[in-house]
Amino acid sequence: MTTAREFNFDGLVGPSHNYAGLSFGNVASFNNVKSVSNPKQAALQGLEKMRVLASRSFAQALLPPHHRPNFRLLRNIGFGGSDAEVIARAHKEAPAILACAYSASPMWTANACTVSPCADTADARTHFTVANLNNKLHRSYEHVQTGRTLRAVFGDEAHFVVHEALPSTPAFGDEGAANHTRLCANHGAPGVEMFVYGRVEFDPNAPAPRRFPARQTLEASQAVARLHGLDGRRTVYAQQAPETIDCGVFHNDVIAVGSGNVLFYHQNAFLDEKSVLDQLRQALAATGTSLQPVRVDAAEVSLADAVSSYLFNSQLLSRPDGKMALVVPQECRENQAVARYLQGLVASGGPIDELISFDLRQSMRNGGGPACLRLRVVLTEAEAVAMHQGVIMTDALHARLVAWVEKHYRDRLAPDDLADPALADEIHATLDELTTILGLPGLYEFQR
Ligand SMILES: N=C(N)NCCC[C@H](NC(=O)CCC(=O)O)C(=O)O
Repeated sequence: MTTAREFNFDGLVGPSHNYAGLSFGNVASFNNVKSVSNPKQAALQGLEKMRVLASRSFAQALLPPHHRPNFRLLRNIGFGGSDAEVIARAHKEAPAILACAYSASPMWTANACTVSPCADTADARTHFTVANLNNKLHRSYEHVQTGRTLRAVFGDEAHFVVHEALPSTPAFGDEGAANHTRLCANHGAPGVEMFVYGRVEFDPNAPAPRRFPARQTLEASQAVARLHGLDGRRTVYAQQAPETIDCGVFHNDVIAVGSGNVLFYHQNAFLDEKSVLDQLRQALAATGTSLQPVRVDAAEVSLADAVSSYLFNSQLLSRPDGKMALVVPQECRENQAVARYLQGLVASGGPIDELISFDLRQSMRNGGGPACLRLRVVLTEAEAVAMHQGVIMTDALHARLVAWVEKHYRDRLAPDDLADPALADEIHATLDELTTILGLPGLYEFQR
């Protein structure tokens, strides 16, 4: 059996991080609309998480931010002239769309793509399908730069395949790894891939949420599994409980997280909990391991507390000693019910015996916790060598990036600041320098 490690690729927060209330169905994004953000602090909080986890010998890398504002979007909808004129007109006539063009949402790399490691795929290469994110305007263009970035980092076609995003239409709503969980005996062994969806386009009788949108469809999940050449015996489709979506659980990673053979989830996560567990058990048995469910009852942690603390938007990291650490946002320590639950969890003698918490408040205020900020990519040793090395987190890279953030990022961004043409110029220069730091020349369209 091949040995493999799980790399976490965190999204480096971009210089235009702001609160524009763009994500209907994401409670935090809506509640913080038009508040003042601090992009510098946001980026430093994210870098600190990367530094600490790398220092603990967890394999850590990053994906760079996207260029903002997204002039392609603004020009596509009729704003013309010089860049400064485009911004001025958009600000006057469609400020909400200018905010979309400025969103730093690519920081949540759990939504960048879905990844199937080589142990699971028919051609024994690692497959990526870029997510179309078509449910929200501000995220619907991300696939263009995400595809380019993934090809720059995982360009070696002997090992990697990067698929284009699925057709950008509601039938194929795809939000990437946030709705995908891989369970296995160990990272290098063949695994079970679970796809969680919120609605079915071509079954009018299938249950669906009423209040908030379901962003992921079954049809999209099936298409990704097909593209990746997954084995049907080790692929599970599970429907998210529609009521949880209506309570603000806009991605499955807000209510469940799995790693190794452990599935940590809330009682209300799935439409049919028993069937999901049965399918996982059966599929995992064929890989020589058994499922370890860690179920959180609503009586212990209510759905509302789970959503506000982001308990399940945590990272489950396997340590060499076989136990797991749970990486949670600081909000979990501040919520009494959740803090009490977590104390019991680590003392229970179960698979999770350590908590690591981070202050990620800037991202959390837009509905992005530790798990949203990272994309998991399981890589064999050969693959880890074949990928671009400049994005791997080291002390030296961390120090360079902190200095770069300190030099370029603003510590305050209010909604009207997006109209300032100097902001666009700043971001241009900032990202140009970043590509030198990361050794990724020509990463952005403006550099070609
Ligand atoms: N759960 C995962 N994996 N990702 C969280 C993504 C948060 C993101 N928020 C935003 O896009 C808010 C942007 C704003 O309102 O300015 C979203 O809703 O898509």
